[in-house]
Amino acid sequence: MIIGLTGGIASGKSTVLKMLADLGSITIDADQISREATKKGSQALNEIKEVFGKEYIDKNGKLKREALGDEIFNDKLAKERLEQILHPKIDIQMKYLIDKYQKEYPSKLIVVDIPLLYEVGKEEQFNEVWVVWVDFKTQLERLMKRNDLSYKEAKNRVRAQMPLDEKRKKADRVIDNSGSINHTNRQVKELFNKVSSKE
Ligand SMILES: CC(C)(COP(=O)(O)OP(=O)(O)OC[C@H]1O[C@@H](n2cnc3c(N)ncnc32)[C@H](O)[C@@H]1O)[C@@H](O)C(=O)NCCC(=O)NCCS
Ligand SMILES: Nc1ncnc2c1ncn2[C@@H]1O[C@H](COP(=O)(O)OP(=O)(O)OP(=O)(O)O)[C@@H](O)[C@H]1O
Repeated sequence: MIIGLTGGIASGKSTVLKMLADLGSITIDADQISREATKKGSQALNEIKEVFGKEYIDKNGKLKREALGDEIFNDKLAKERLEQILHPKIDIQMKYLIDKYQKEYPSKLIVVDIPLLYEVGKEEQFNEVWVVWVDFKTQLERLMKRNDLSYKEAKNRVRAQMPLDEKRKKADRVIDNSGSINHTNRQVKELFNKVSSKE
């Protein structure tokens, strides 16, 4: 069974993905794939340099992620340009890993963390979609704290995505991560046991 795990920025997807890995699921992380695709010397990094300029590459040849984030979360066209470069590459690697893990671990639950699952219309690729939901205020607070952002910067990032309440309505299952880590852990265990017993 393949689960698509999604949510909003800083809603707790990575936290939940780690819990599911600890329970024995096989996990795939689209942000991680994206980071690998843009590593030093990669084709994607060259394309980013051509489109956005060399000021986004540091003196060691690495992508300046924070600077590029500031650019794309404040400019819709820039965000689309970056996605045109990266999404096809992320897609290929994600499909490759899903296929590989399905063959290697046919009886395991495979969970794919994709932040933009609904924005890019990928729900058909999964047996179920789980949304990690958090209330707007908590989301902003956690994002400001984690990324050291101002209220305005954090709000811009949240607004660059489909509203979490909309994603919650579309979801097959919802994990409420507004409370404590323990509260989330209990929900994740319950869901994991439920879907594992169905297989
Ligand atoms: C802009 C970049 C360089 C910022 O890097 P940074 O290390 O600060 O953030 P990271 O990659 O860990 O992403 C953090 C979160 O930002 C949000 N986010 C990232 N890209 C996007 C996007 N294109 N649109 C909306 N939200 C996004 C997601 O919730 C993601 O989980 C990076 O996010 C990126 O290359 N984005 C484009 C690729 C993409 O669309 N990734 C989304 C997953 S497929
Ligand atoms: N239940 C919780 N209570 C307190 N803090 C939390 C909780 N869940 C997550 N966090 C914290 O909130 C921040 C965002 O969580 P996490 O990184 O898991 O979100 P994410 O959805 O993967 O983010 P992104 O979309 O940016 O990759 C992190 O700093 C994390 O430690």
